[in-house]
Amino acid sequence: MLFKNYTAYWDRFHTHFVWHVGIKIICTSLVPQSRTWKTYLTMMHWSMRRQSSWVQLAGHQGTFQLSEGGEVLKLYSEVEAKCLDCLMRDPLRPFVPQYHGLVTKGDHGYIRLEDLLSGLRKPVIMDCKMGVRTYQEGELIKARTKATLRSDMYQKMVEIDPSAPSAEEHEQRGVTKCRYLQWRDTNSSTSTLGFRIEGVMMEDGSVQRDFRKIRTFAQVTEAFLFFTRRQLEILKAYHSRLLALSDALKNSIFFRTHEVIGSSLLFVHDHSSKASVWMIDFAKTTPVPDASPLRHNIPWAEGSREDGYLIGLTSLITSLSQAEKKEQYKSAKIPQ
Ligand SMILES: O=P(O)(O)O[C@H]1[C@H](O)[C@@H](OP(=O)(O)O)[C@H](OP(=O)(O)O)[C@@H](OP(=O)(O)O)[C@H]1O
Ligand SMILES: Nc1ncnc2c1ncn2[C@@H]1O[C@H](COP(=O)(O)OP(=O)(O)O)[C@@H](O)[C@H]1O
Repeated sequence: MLFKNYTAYWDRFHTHFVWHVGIKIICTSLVPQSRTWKTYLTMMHWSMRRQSSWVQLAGHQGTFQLSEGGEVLKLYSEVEAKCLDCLMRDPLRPFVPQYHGLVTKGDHGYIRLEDLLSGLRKPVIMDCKMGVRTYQEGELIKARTKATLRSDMYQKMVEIDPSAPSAEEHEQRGVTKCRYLQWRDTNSSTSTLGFRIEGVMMEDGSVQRDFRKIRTFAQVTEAFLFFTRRQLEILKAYHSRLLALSDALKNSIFFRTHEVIGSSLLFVHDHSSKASVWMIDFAKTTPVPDASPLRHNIPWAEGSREDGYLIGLTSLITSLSQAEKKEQYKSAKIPQ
């Protein structure tokens, strides 16, 4: 790696070091035998050559194209396009990237979305996947009736925990998608806190995607403190944005009438302390009958279609306010 001068090198080294050691402490303090440090180093992405604002923290590779004029193009999905259409006429509109309709490029159709990173310098981003489950009820039924075995998902599972697949799954060298997604949910904070951190990118472009060991409020609070570099302004801005989102959700017909699965909240800030949170990814968000609106704040039981979105939002708000308090006490030097 070539650095133009020593200061730039030190800057990058310092930022990476503080962030990396922080995450290691969070992960290993609660799980002493954790292999997270090693995995983390492997997954770290030193994107030193990143030219544009575009970064994809989660999701499918090849789904997005960066378009000009502050827009990104996402591969067309009818389900997602329908949701975005509704959302543009809903109280949730200010919390969703603006949707500019469809476009065809070559053989593919795309949805045109506002680029949420446009205009930000060295953005810091966190993707939190919301809800107590990341599979649709239909996937569960499919797994039971017409099980398709996925060897790629079996491989991903074995790489993380060789003892996770059952004897039968080892023999078949495959697991159903639903089984894999359920395993991911129970091995993260999804099932318990109603969300999980999917990825974080710091201002130097380093990306961390392995947050499996983050399961408790205390760990999430620490993650927020690292992600924001303990800047009270930013913690407060995120907190009030989530409270505003919570209000908008209460008034949203879209939210009442949709099962929101696999959708994320994208936290974004930059050095100027501008901070915002956006709802993204509606590819697995589907309508429920008008007569049975969802509550989103109760545990899921099969058939209920409840997604636990508000359980996740409440967890995030609680963790953020704990992080704020910690920082306030620290700056006032009040013993906790
Ligand atoms: O994150 P890892 O553990 O790699 O697993 C991924 C995510 O769960 C994806 O969900 P998301 O897009 O919400 O990130 C899911 O796509 P779906 O959205 O289709 O469920 C992928 O399924 P496949 O695309 O079938 O591989 C699955 O392999
Ligand atoms: N409108 C947007 N502006 C900027 N970045 C985005 C936008 N939408 C998505 N991203 C980035 O792409 C990632 C994946 O997006 P997502 O919609 O979840 O894709 P997928 O449907 O493939 O899972 C997010 O984590 C985020 O980093």
